[in-house]
Amino acid sequence: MKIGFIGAGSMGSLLIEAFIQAGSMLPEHIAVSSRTSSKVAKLAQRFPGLQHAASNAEAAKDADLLFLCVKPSDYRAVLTEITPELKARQIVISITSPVMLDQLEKLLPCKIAKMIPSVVNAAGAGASLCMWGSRLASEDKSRLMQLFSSISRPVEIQEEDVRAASDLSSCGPAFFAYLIGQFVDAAVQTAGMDRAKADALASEMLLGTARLLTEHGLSTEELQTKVTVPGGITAAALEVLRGETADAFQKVLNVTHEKFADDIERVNNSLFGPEGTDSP
Ligand SMILES: NC(=O)C1=CN([C@@H]2O[C@H](COP(=O)(O)OP(=O)(O)OC[C@H]3O[C@@H](n4cnc5c(N)ncnc54)[C@H](O)[C@@H]3O)[C@@H](O)[C@H]2O)C=CC1
Ligand SMILES: O=C(O)[C@@H]1CCC=N1
Repeated sequence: MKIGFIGAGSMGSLLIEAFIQAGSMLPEHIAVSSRTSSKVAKLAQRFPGLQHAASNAEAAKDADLLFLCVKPSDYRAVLTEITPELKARQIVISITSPVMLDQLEKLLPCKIAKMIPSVVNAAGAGASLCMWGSRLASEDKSRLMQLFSSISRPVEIQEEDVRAASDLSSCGPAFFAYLIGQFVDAAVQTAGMDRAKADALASEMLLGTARLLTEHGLSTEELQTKVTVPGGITAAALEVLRGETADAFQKVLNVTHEKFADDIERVNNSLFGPEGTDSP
């Protein structure tokens, strides 16, 4: 068994650590290459047995699973290096939204999956989004679902939904961390509360809210109704919040979708040239 990772940045390192901690990967089965070799050295030191691959080609060679954890703009360089090493039985897993399954199938001679993780997978929580290339057998899909279920809840989606799904699942932690920060700032400013205590209260509240929505199956409306006594404090405050944020998330998704369309065009140009004819 060999599992290759290309890119040991934020998500590459997070996935390696999460899979090892979950016991679903052994360090001695993992080979990692990255442009910044100190990041790989740190992982190798932390997880004895993990191999520091000298090149992307070496990480790819004979890997049963090969994770591509680089940014979209780095795909062309990486694909050029790994293509000669890849064989039909190998599975390449791309973790970035604007690189499309059919583009990878055109350029690589192996099986392709697109799996979008989330930083919350580091806590063994949250979803991972699964999209399948046409060459994967049903055993391959089951194997990937099982692997990702060790660190997350894998959810199969259509590739055309990837942006909105990634917004919810992968960008969401940043959005809600921001909102919690604003909430805490207001508590500190209004009441002079101790910040550490306010942080702890808000974080525990968020965790409990998430558990009610998931484990207890409450809807977001039911949860609001449970807290809101008619004519009470929460009702008055929710009125303000609804007014202030009415179209905030619509605007957020408009921006992510605009940026996504730009990224798709940029990736397509970098992989196939402006006329869509070059190969890397
Ligand atoms: N940060 C997040 O929450 C999530 C990120 N993603 C996707 O994961 C991908 C990686 O994101 P991050 O890990 O946050 O970025 P990052 O910048 O932290 O990591 C990228 C790594 O790739 C390495 N790299 C760049 N070019 C390379 C090359 N030619 N060969 C080998 N290594 C190379 C860099 O040295 C860097 O360590 C992105 O496409 C992003 O969209 C997906 C889900 C969530
Ligand atoms: O590829 C993506 O869309 C992910 C979601 C968060 C950051 N990158």
